[in-house]
Amino acid sequence: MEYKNPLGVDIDLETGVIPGAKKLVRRLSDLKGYFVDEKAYEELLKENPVVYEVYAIEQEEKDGDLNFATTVLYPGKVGREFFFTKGHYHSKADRAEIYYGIKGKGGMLLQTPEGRAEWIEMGPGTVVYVPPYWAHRTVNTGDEPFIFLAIYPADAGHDYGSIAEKGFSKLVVEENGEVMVVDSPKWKE
Ligand SMILES: O=P(O)(O)OC[C@H]1O[C@](O)(CO)[C@@H](O)[C@@H]1O
Ligand SMILES: [Fe+2]
Repeated sequence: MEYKNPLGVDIDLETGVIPGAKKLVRRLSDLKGYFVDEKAYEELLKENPVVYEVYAIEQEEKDGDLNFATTVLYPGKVGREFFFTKGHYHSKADRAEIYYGIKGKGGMLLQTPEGRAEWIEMGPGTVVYVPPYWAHRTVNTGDEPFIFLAIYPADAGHDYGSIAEKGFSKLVVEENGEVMVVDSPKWKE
């Protein structure tokens, strides 16, 4: 039997950086078609800000193993919509996931394939259980980076297709200074 080596790392709780992790950067240009207000998107694209960064420690895609990653989701809006992660189902759709809030303010939008959506607010210390089959997207509703940890099966994979096409049935927007979860005009069954 070949055993893998255990690993301990300290997440920098101020910046979200995991030493030795693989870093992924997603700019606004990587999120084309994701925001409802296309005019506001094109306008902000001139600056093309970083929307989020991911620091991931990933294993081979094998049944039984675990990956973990922090995400640093920056504050901002496209029109009324707060900055968010792309969001995805798992390629192995029955794989669950755990999120843990580290810093800042935000939440998670979850959705079944039929379009039943749930919104869960998150702050430092919030644990969110993502059940099998639910798509999940995090949203920064604050004015500082929203940082969280995700722990997920190594063989879960990412299925971005249907969210890239139709989005979620709900949008998280600012209305009169309040965070509101409203129906998405883009959603079709
Ligand atoms: O993969 P997305 O939807 O861009 O969101 C990024 C976050 O979600 C994860 O894919 C885990 O669900 C992590 O890699 C990261 O924390
Ligand atoms: Fe996931």
